[in-house]
Amino acid sequence: MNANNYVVGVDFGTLSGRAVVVRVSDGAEVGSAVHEYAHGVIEEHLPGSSVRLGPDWALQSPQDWLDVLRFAVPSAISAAGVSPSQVVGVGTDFTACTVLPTTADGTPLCFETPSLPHAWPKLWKHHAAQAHADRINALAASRGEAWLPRYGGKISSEWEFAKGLQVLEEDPSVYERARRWIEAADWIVWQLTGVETRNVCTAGYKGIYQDGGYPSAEFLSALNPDFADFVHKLTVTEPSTPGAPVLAPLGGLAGRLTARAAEWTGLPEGIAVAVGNVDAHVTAAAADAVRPGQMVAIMGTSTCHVMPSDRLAEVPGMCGVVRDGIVPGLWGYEAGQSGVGDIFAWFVDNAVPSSYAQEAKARGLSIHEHLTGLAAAQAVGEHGLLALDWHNGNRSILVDHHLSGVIVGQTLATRPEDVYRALIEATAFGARLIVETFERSGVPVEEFVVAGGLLKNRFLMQVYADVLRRPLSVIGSEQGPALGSAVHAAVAAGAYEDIEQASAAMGKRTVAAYVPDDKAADAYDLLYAEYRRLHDLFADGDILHTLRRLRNAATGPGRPSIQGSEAGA
Ligand SMILES: Nc1ncnc2c1ncn2[C@@H]1O[C@H](COP(=O)(O)OP(=O)(O)O)[C@@H](O)[C@H]1O
Ligand SMILES: O=C(CO)[C@@H](O)[C@@H](O)COP(=O)(O)O
Repeated sequence: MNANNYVVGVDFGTLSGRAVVVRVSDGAEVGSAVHEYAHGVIEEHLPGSSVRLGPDWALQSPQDWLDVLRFAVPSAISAAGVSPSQVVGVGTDFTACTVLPTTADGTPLCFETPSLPHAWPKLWKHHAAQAHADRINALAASRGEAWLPRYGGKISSEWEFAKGLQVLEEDPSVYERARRWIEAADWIVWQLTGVETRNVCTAGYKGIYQDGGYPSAEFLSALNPDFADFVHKLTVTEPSTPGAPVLAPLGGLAGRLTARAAEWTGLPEGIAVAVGNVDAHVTAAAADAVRPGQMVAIMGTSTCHVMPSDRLAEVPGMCGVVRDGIVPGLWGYEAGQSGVGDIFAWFVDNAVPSSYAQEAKARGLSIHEHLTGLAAAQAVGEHGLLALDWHNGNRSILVDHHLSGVIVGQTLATRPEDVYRALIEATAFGARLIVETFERSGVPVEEFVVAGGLLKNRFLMQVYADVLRRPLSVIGSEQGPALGSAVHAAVAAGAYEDIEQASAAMGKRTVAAYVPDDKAADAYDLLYAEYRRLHDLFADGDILHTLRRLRNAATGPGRPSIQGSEAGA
């Protein structure tokens, strides 16, 4: 193994893109850079336009993604102090399902018609297609579609089919012009190589690709006759077998860096480009956790739980089980919580008095660090609160993105740090319910490995160890997805035989970095029992869906407006 060879991993997260330069021989990260998306998450109105977006919309700009290639990659190479000629491959990963309509040559439709909301990429957290997902689930259940149990009995509004059906029914002109409906994970590889691919991971977890195919045209037509051709927008086919979808395997060589992409990135034209991947699933390789029973929780804006397994089982409320979905040769399970870091961000941005921010600044702490310090000083249960971590819907195990958050137990004495701690605990309880659901379904969770931006919160990590009553292993990188993409790049470049070998050489984790404290764990068991009762009380959505309907009616076109003196009456 040439110790002077490097690979570059590029992780496209929700708020920014991160590039890491990694030594092929041992996975040492020698340089990195971050590029914040200029448009961030587009939720209110289209960029440079007064066109307002509806509730639960979340879009992103393809130009922001291209800017990551143009700025973060060269900066990472510069920070690494290595010559670009030493770089033998590049790998990428993306949030998913982040999906966009394009022309046949991959041009995003929003570049052509920027004033049409449906022409823009729909970010993974776009939850405005829940009604479409409900229809897909109801029809699939009534017809006994074989693929439905592979997704725990429900497909998500976050995924390709619900979002595609929403475009068809809300803007048929965009649907008609879209020759491709493509995950950003595959679109960015297309930009780097000029080769259009569909990776097995997003196809399986987000595109309902199971047992060699997509849902039938007959099923799609029953949803909407004009939806029958949708699969053609998803599919890359071999010329020899027209119509048969061809998926690209993880760790495979998608193509080679084009001259245009070489100019963007400063990397050598012709180097290997790995098949695209999802930010969560690629992280398993970075943690050297690609064996059956190793659950990796990528904890950031959201949390994704990914786990290889040698057994196929129906696990209620999972995000999916896909053959070869994490590593070739094994089943790959995914579960998730669609709001974790985002919930903490919402709270500090909207519900904390400025005095806390001033105190944090005076102490040289972030507001998260300051609130965490105050919260950590409490005994378990001292705040008297309990929360449901559904502020961005529930991904597992209820798969309902029209659920919303719940906090009970507040009194006139409740302080911001009390609520902040209750929110942290609620996300831990949600994770425990996911782990218990796997184990009850016969899929053992042998090791719980943590990655992602929330690693920096040591108190939060200890809460998870106590609530889960199991040790937490911790990935040895602050850029897990980017390192994972670099591992895949090394395989694509031919430096390793397969992902397992590359992961063993380049991935890293500390086993049992956190161990449960029995006294705290006992106290959390009592709170968790109440969490399960609160969970089951609100799970059917009866109250929370009603609140959403009332909210949407109040903010809709015919909303009553109270002006002037009446407003304060
Ligand atoms: N000290 C902290 N404790 C808890 N949450 C934090 C802390 N610092 C940042 N966050 C949250 O972490 C999330 C960002 O996670 P990160 O993994 O960096 O991004 P991404 O999810 O885009 O990959 C944000 O939602 C932010 O609110
Ligand atoms: O859903 C998945 C993966 O399946 C994630 O890409 C999505 O939740 C976004 O993750 P982040 O929290 O932005 O890292």
